[in-house]
Amino acid sequence: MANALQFCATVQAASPVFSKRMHCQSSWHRPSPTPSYNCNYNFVATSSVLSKRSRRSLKVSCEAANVDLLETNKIDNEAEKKITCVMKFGGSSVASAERMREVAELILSFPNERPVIVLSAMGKTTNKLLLAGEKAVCCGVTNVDSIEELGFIKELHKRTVKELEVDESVIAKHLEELEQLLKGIAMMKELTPRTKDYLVSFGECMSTRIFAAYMNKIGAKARQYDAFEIGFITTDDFTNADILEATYPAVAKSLVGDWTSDPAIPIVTGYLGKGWRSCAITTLGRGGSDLTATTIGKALGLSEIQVWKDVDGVLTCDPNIYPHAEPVPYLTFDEAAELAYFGAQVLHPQSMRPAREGDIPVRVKNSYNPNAPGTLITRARDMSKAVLTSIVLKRNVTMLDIVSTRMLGQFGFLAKVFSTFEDLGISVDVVATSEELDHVVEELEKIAVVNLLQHRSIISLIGNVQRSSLILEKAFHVLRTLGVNVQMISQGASKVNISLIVNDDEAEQCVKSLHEAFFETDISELEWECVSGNGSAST
Ligand SMILES: Nc1ncnc2c1ncn2[C@@H]1O[C@H](COP(=O)(O)OP(=O)(O)O)[C@@H](O)[C@H]1O
Ligand SMILES: N[C@@H](CC(=O)OP(=O)(O)O)C(=O)O
Repeated sequence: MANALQFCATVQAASPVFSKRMHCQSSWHRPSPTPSYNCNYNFVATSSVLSKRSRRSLKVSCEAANVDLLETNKIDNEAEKKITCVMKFGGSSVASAERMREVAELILSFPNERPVIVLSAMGKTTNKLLLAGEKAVCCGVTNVDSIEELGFIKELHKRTVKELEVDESVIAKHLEELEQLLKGIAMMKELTPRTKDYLVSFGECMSTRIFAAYMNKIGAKARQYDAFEIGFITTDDFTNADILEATYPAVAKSLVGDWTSDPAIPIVTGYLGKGWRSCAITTLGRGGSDLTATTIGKALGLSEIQVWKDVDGVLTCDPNIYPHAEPVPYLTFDEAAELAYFGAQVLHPQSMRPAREGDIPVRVKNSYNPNAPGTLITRARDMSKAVLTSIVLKRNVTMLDIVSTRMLGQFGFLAKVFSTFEDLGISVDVVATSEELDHVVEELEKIAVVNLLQHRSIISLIGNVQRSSLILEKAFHVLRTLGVNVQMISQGASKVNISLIVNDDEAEQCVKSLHEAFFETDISELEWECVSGNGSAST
């Protein structure tokens, strides 16, 4: 349908006017006149009906009737306007009724955006649900209702519903089912990954229902969606499922189809999907709502993906390790992906993939401080001045030192090493449990001398590896000053990351000192030190 044009007809005192205000989008329409005086009357016609000719004749009639005709503004047909962006709000952004109110206000403060909203579970609900599940395994059916975490979750959600003044019925069924599920777990004395995913899904299912009800209550038409019902199709890897390609067209069809027939702000559960074989609820790994948002961004071909956090964007390091961390204004998808993969909690490790594939900018913003510029993540950025972007620490990593006993040739040796990891389902660079590692060592000892070095940390230096000599020179100078011995160094294939392995107990101090050296020192000073031999080269 064509856009509607609004005309404001101000009727002079002597003329009878129409007191009623009406919107008619299909035809030029006048309501039956209700005589009164000195009133304004607004009426609307579609531009297709109101052609140039009819506009001219309307003008003439208005003049004859002593009526001022003013074209005031356009009222676009909502269904015709496309969804513009996706906004994801994490657990901390929707942790309470007050936070939900602020988020609603924030969404509505962008009148030109028509967003899809993705929400995580409220606050720490996911952790509490998992703890409740673990307690249910051994507490006995009759004790389920006294599990502390269940009480907490019930209280939090009921209080939120009450404070937002929405109907408790929006979550009543879910709270009842949650208790039933915990009783089932208690009965079976078992919590499988599949059940875990079903269990944690209650968090997002409830937060989105409450928020959608609240939006509707304040007059912003919204519609709640469970991701597993609208085409989020995943592998059946419970607790860490992967999004399958079929998701994109299915999600687009669902969301755009509903929007076109009856526009309402979609409020979608983050983190959840449906296993393609099992048809059971799956989750995308902790922090997976970021991935839900970028998947929607790509599926709908949106112009921007926004992820709203509780920090001023991606920071130069984890603020919990070093409070002087500063926001990074620009990042490339590669940098952000590497940062997330190496453990920066701020983004889900897989979340950059759909954004990069769809070439959709991702903006990381602070829902507590919306005016802060945040971080803009795009395909490319000006790297001419970039040295280091961010420092990421991954603790409690095990290092395997493998020396060939030369029973196999070099190729055969490496093939055997990697097939051992594959057979045991262990990804290199990811923390593995010691039990898994026992098997690895057992297998590898058939062909090598193996040393298992535990309690290590990976410090990843994300930045411009075109300047790796400068980065390394400075980093080694800092570490040497601290008396820290680097046990391994590797440069990521993506060329944005240099990783150093140090002992766990030295790692935090290393991050602080590296941060001071790279981010609290002028870049020209860094270069000068290297050129003049004032840095590690001279020490
Ligand atoms: N480099 C980093 N930049 C920003 N935040 C980081 C970084 N490393 C770790 N964090 C932590 O990540 C948190 C934000 O991620 P997360 O808890 O997943 O947010 P949300 O639940 O809002 O999605 C921050 O509060 C911060 O403590
Ligand atoms: N609620 C899930 C998914 C998620 O993305 O959460 P958050 O956005 O709060 O990190 C979790 O805690 O893992």
